[in-house]
Amino acid sequence: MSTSIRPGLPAHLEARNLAALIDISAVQAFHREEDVRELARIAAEHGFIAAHVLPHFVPLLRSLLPRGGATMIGGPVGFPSGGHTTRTKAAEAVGLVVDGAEEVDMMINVGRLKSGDLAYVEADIRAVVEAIAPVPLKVILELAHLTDEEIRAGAKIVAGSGAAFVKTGTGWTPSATTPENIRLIVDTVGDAVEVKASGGIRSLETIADMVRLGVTRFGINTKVAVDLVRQCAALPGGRLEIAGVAA
Ligand SMILES: O=C[C@H](O)COP(=O)(O)O
Repeated sequence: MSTSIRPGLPAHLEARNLAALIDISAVQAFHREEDVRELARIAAEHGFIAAHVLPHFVPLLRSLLPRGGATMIGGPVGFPSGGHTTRTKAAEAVGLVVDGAEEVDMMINVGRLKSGDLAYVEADIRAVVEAIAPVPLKVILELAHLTDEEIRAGAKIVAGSGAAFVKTGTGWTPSATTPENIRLIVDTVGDAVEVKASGGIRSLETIADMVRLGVTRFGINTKVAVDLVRQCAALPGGRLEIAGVAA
């Protein structure tokens, strides 16, 4: 890692601060109603910034987590392939907002990005941005499918699209997002959009490295997120050191 330390970094994160950076999720095909109820209970207990479920469970989650509480609710669009038509993605996004979602995470069209059809990719994203404005949109690149050049191209499009975040993964691929991936994305987007790291994030060390690099939001499944918050609370002084260590 470089020796640079970003300005404005927190000196450290305590458990509640860490939870305030994490979208916890139950977004796998096998997640059941009881998993959504557990997600809502855990979100309220630990103060996670957001809780995400698949679209059909958003109404249930909305009924469990009142609007205006510490935890926002969110759902995915065009998930997990990104290959849905733009018309379908825009309609799905509007439906999520109508059902109570306060954030939407859409999948980029991976096939069009890999085909070099960047105009399509941008129009696809802009249509969803406009369909749900002012609700913030995150755009998932799904790094496991992309070369470094495609990651740069996708991140650049997201940065200019009106989306609020570029997001790294769905959690549906075996590979994990790494600090090296984050450095590539941050070097591409600068401060134009926020960065949400998600997909296979499993340690406090990785989280600390990514915060140092500029990540302001994480997506982590419920079980792992709770475990990481508890690990943070068990550290000396209940603190995960951030700014004192170079990225
Ligand atoms: O945001 C995407 C998923 O929540 C990441 O899930 P995961 O922690 O199981 O990889």
